[in-house]
Formats: sequence, structure tokens, C-alpha cells
Amino acid sequence: MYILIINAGSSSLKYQLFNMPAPEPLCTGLIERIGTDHSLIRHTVPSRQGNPVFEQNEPIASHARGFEKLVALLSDSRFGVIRHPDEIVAIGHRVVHGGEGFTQATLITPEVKEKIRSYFPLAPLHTINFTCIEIAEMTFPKAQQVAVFDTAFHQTMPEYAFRYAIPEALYRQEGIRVYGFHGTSHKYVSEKAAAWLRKPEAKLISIHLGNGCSITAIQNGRSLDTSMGFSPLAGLVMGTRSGDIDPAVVFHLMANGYSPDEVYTLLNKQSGMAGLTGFSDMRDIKKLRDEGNPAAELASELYAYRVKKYIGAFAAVLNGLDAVLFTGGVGENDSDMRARICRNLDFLGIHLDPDKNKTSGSGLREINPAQAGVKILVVPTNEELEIARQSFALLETD
Ligand SMILES: Nc1ncnc2c1ncn2[C@@H]1O[C@H](COP(=O)(O)OP(=O)(O)O)[C@@H](O)[C@H]1O
Ligand SMILES: CC(=O)OP(=O)(O)O
Ligand SMILES: [Mg+2]
Repeated sequence: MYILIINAGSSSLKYQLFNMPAPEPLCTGLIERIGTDHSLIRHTVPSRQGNPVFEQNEPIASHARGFEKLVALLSDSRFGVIRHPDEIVAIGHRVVHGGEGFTQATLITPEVKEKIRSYFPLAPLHTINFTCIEIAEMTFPKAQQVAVFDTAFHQTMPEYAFRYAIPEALYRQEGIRVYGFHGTSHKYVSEKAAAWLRKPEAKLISIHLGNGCSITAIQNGRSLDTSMGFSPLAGLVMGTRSGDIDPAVVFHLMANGYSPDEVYTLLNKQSGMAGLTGFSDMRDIKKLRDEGNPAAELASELYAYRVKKYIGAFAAVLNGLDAVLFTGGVGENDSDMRARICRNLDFLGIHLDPDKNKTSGSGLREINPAQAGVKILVVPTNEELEIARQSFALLETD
């Protein structure tokens, strides 16, 4: 069964085509830095001899333009893997917000779309998922569409972790609570890690550092707490988002002339690493800090310090720790950032092996000294494969 997976992040569009249940993709693609003048498309065909790669730098203004590119590549004479869009039986979409309404992969109907739309105000950088669903409906009219939600994995959190200390009516009537995000990624990497450790009940801290960043405490395969909250704005410092901030800052800014929209844009799009350094992409910031730029150095310390505080908090939540997992573009690739985060955490049993940390690799790898009590694992995430598995399971039982 050909299933195309669309994973639209805030600044990227990732896709993979699977012939399920085979886990190896027929083709994979990444369009990154969307909305900038130096977007990059990379499309690979691992299923074909020679593993052909199409790579191009060109400005791609929007996710919609990116989608057109990927559709053309899927049936391209050199890099394509299908002859006609109708060969694709289903499209699995990453949908960032599923509220309390969605705890499982769900077949997309007009009612489901309406419900997804009602969550727009909660995850505004990610309304892009909905746009991708609508484009896919037009491009692949015969295919079934499935939504897999970032929030679903976190629906196991205990109420004392997901509620805020505000009047109960705001939870009951307005749905104001912690939802948590990146659940598909946290689920995928924590299952990989538990299998690696041969310990299904493992106590894990999963750290997803991409453009958006979040950290999750997991025990027995269940999310116990996570750093993102009501929206993907809370918690860690991110590419353009502030993460945790005293809400009084919002009132102060509004008392000084900012409109709600302006505060919203400030905290979601102009803050985080972008606010501190002028750059949201960690590769740019890494270059600056290697050149000794003080703003990039401070921002990197602030970023690592925030992660470290959550590691301490979640070690307490778990009352123990088997492994810390690094994933996402930064977590998988930035050894310097991993070292900053793990520095001076030895009282928790967290020791990094500097040589192993610097070695790059493509699969799961251990970067702690051999006898360490707590494993430190780099676990490449594969949200697309997780979405494909959940979509396939849903369609099989349908
Ligand atoms: N080799 C690398 N070194 C440091 N950071 C990297 C590297 N490769 C990717 N990144 C960073 O990863 C982030 C993107 O992560 P990703 O998980 O792909 O994001 P998202 O899915 O949220 O769009 C960017 O900040 C990018 O700079
Ligand atoms: C929820 C979220 O922040 O997603 P991303 O990291 O893909 O932007
Ligand atoms: Mg992502």
C-alpha cells in the first residue's frame, strides 16, 4: 500500500513515500528554510540503485510551493517513483494540534477538518498542516487522508501535570491546559531507546531540538510530563520562540502599547535564538559562536541552560533515570550543544564521552562512557515512519 507522509514543520516540509508495511521508504525529501531566499530541496531515492539524489537551492516562498515541487518530483522521469498520483492510496499528515479530542490516528473527514481548524489559535505557526491537507485533497483526490497528532502521545499525562493553577472553568469551558507537542517524535525515539536498552519500563528524558524544541519525561512508554504547554510556545528556547517567560511580561508590553497580535508575533516569531542573535537556524548560530560572537555565545548558553533545568526537573518527576535521548536537527547534529547541555550533570549520573559525542553517524548511538549509569543516546527521529505505521494500522482495521 503506497502511503505518502507529509510532515510540515514551522520552516520545513519533510516527506517520505512508503510501500507499507515495508519500513524502507521509496523516496524521501526535505525542503528546508522555507520562506527564505536560500531554501533547499533534497530528494533521495534509496529504493533505486545508485541512490540518486536531487538537490537544489532556490527560494521557496511557502509550504504550498514546496508541495508542488514534491508532487512533481514524485513522478519525475529521473527521480520519480510513481507514474501517476492515483497510485498513492493514502496520505498521512502530521497535525500539530489535536486538543483533547484526538488521541489516535484519525481518518480525515469534513467534521475532523472542522475540529482541526478549531485548534488553529492554539498552534498558529502550524496551520500549515491544514493547508497541506487541503492541497493533498486536491492533488490526490482518490487517496484517503489520515491525521496523526503531535499532542496524542501526551494524553497520558496525569492531571496534576497537565492542569494549570487557574480557575477550573477555564479548563472545562475553554480547554486551557497543557497539551504538549512533538509527541510522534518523542514516541518514536523513546520506543527505539527502550528497545536498545531492552527495558520497556525505562525512565527516559527525550529531548527534541529542532526549530521547535521540547523535552518529555517518559516511563513505561508513557508521557508523564512535557515542556510545551497549551501551545508550542512554552518550555525550551527555540529558533524563533521564547519558551518559558513570565506572563507578566505580556501585560507589561500591552500596557506599553503592544497589541495582542504584536505580542503574539514577538514571542512566536521574533524571539528565541532569532531574538537573541538575529538568526534562527542553529547552523548559522554555530558559525557565529565558533567565530567568538558574544551574542551567539550567550544565546547558546541560555538555550543549553534551559534544557538542563528541565533535565533536573524531569529526573525528579521520574525519580530516576535510565537514559537521556537527543533528537531533532540540533539534537542529532550539534555535538557542541549536546556537550553544553550535559556539562555538570554528573551528580545525576550523566557523563558524556567527548570523543563519542563528536563522532557522527546515521543510526542510534551511545555517547556516554561504557560503564555510565545513565545512557546518553542520539536517536535520529523518524516522524514520517511513525505516521506511516499509525496510518497503515488505521487503514488495515478500517
Ligand atoms: N549539522 C547541524 N549542526 C547544527 N544544527 C543543525 C545541523 N543540521 C540541522 N541543524 C539544525 O536543526 C534545526 C532544524 O531541525 P529540524 O528537526 O529539521 O526542524 P523542524 O522539523 O522543526 O523544522 C535548525 O536549527 C538547523 O540549524
Ligand atoms: C510543535 C513544533 O514546534 O513543531 P516544529 O518543531 O516542527 O516546528
Ligand atoms: Mg520538526
